[in-house]
Amino acid sequence: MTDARPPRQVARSLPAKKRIALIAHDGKKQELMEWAQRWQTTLSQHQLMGTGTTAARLTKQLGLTVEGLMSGPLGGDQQIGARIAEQRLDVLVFFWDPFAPQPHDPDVKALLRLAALWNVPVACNAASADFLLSSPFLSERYDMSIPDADAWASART
Ligand SMILES: O=C(CO)COP(=O)(O)O
Repeated sequence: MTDARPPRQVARSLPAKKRIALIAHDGKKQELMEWAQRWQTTLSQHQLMGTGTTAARLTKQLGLTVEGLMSGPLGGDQQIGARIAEQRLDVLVFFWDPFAPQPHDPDVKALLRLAALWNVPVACNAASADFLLSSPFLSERYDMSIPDADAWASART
């Protein structure tokens, strides 16, 4: 079995105004709404996006401006994953439901894999999301390391 990994890391800076994705499975949507209401003022200072239904509910119930992508089962998780791979997302808040299998579980796994790979801060429940949103790094530039995609490609060509 091969265990190929990117040979090097490069620097990436997250901007002070973060691009934050908000996602919740149906069984966790109410919990996300309550959490987002508590953090509404903080969230409104950043750029928000979400999967279709989650984004629409955040906008309707809380009045937050949230870019709505496709609904999760229709490809929304993959769209958020693409934003991560393109370095166009800085923080992921994803209340995934540990009790409900999803028709698009492979997409969910793929999204979480990309977040781990690209060193994106992830919160999977209210407590971890509290820690993320209360971090001083949320409102300032944050320097971190990500895999060097060019080194990866040239090592394989
Ligand atoms: O299924 C989801 C994430 O996997 C969420 O999708 P919705 O926000 O469209 O319900």
